[in-house]
Amino acid sequence: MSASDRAEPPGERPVRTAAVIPAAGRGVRLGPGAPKALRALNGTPMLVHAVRAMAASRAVSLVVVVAPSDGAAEVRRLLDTYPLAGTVADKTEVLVVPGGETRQESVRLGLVALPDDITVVLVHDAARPLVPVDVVDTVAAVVRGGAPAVVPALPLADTVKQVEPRTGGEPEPVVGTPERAKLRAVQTPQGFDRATLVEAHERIALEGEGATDDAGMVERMGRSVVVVLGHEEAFKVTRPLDMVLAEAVLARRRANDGF
Ligand SMILES: Nc1ccn([C@@H]2O[C@H](COP(=O)(O)OP(=O)(O)OP(=O)(O)O)[C@@H](O)[C@H]2O)c(=O)n1
Ligand SMILES: C[C@](O)(CO)[C@H](O)COP(=O)(O)O
Repeated sequence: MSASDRAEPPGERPVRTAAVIPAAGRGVRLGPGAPKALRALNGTPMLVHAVRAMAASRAVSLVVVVAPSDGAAEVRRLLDTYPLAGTVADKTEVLVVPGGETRQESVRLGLVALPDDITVVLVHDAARPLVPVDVVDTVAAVVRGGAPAVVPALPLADTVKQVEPRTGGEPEPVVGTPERAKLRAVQTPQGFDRATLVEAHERIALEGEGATDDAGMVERMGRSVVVVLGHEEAFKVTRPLDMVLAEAVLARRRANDGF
């Protein structure tokens, strides 16, 4: 057990936290090139930034990277090349496993690789490389405090319309305007009691229904999910402009604190 792990009453299982990083996506919306997680931000692959972000948290003692299915060996070599920068990173072990066809399947394969003593799991997109450590710590702490599922999220800046989707640029009829004050834009890492997340993946896979985030599966089981405050810098690199924003955030960090 690492020094960061919570002291438990005698006879109770210690809490040990792992981060699963799904990194097996192609990055189609980013445009042609290497798989998204391997593209460089400020000269360092996006995935390395994401692993460092998880390893920077005292709570995280294991990171499982879910690599493109044909690229696990390359990802292993890459991670061995880049040291885990950060004061507490040397307590963190990093495993690499091959991913699947969908994000959901990649996360499931990451869960399968977890050792038995892991009790808390954070699931974090490689595509959110700049999440501040405070967000990681908060999510982990709220799960460790007893919440089965915790999601970082932000209030919306835009008004949202529900539409009847049309293809080919046709105007889309609006069917409603949800009350913005009650909406949140969801980020990662999402944190879970391990047993809850594993059960959610097993049940949703059996039902054959996809989900765009892990907490959504837990919600469908009728379990409690809570939101904590996310961070602007935990945005997802999805389209080309997001790369520009990520480089700008890194430049500002360098200027501010020599990161
Ligand atoms: N089969 C997949 C698909 C996605 N992901 C991961 O899930 C995260 C969120 O997915 P997204 O940002 O949508 O990435 P891509 O699927 O790569 O993007 P796109 O849809 O543009 O191809 C990313 O870290 C991505 O690598 C994954 O591990 N396995
Ligand atoms: C998990 C997620 O990042 C939460 O916002 C998001 O749902 C992933 O969606 P994507 O379409 O796979 O990028």
